[in-house]
Amino acid sequence: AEQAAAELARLAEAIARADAAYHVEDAPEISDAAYDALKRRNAAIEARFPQLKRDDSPSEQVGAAPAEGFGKIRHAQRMLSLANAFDDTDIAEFDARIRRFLGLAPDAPLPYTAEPKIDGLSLSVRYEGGRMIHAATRGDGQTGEDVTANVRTIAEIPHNLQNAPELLEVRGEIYMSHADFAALNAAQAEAGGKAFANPRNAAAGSLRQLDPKVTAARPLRFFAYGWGALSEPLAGTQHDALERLSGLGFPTNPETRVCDGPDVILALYRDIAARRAELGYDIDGIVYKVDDLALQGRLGFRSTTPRWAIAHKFPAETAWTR
Ligand SMILES: Cc1ccc2cc(C(N)=O)cc(O)c2n1
Repeated sequence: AEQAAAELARLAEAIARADAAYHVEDAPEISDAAYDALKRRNAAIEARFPQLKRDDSPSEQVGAAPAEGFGKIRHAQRMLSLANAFDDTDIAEFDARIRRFLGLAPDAPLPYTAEPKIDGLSLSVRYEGGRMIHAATRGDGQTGEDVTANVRTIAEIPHNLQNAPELLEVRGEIYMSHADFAALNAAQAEAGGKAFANPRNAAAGSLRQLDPKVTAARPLRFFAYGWGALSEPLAGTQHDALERLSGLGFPTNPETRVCDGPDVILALYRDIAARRAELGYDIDGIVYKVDDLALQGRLGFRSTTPRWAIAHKFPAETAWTR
């Protein structure tokens, strides 16, 4: 058990260092696969020795503390990460767990909304009376960095909304397309600047600038995938809510589909995996969410992830360093 405690200490330190490099310097030190392996090892030891779980256990952390220099914004509702699934069995178990929790028969209808998991950085934008109030990164899930001035320079994110709920927090992913990433790195090389390792780092490094004029010169894009605080429901289902966000002027991912059951889900997963290189932007999996929002409400959240959602990851790509 003392070896287990020592390994948990080493893992906590390695994961915290990797988080800091990834979330604070936007220049990660280890690959996605290595990072996922550390997290899985940590979870396995905690499962075997629950009494050894550390107060600073990486399984309870989301993201990293906001960086210095930015104002801080406390999210009205925590921005959570997603539990990961790696193979078909994980998906079958995800579906079965939800049916058990809801007391649904194995063959009862239970549609999911599926969408590509964009490999960017999450953002929350608050609107009151249809006007943008502030925008914040996820940070540690509870407190994010105030990037409002930077987000005002992103063309795809509207400043004002028509027919919006009185209070609306839109959540989505900031990303950079492959074409824009290549052009940016070419310009960086031209100007003797440093090249970005991959589109995610380029997007994060461009958004998390203390000078909004730098962000304004960078080709950032946005896909809305959800919401935080609301003064009224957007719709009765995840899919209709995304349609509503699209109608309000937010880009939503065109690959989004409602899937009636695990076999449809897996067919979509394989279809998008086959087209991954042609999408024009980096994705690292498919996100599935229980489509019915009343059921999402009943399922609720675990400490850091929703019970009603999971990310089905692709094998880590070797094309970019992380
Ligand atoms: C609830 C939640 C949390 C993080 C997410 C992240 C993504 C993403 N990276 O595309 C998509 C989603 O639908 C998400 N949904």
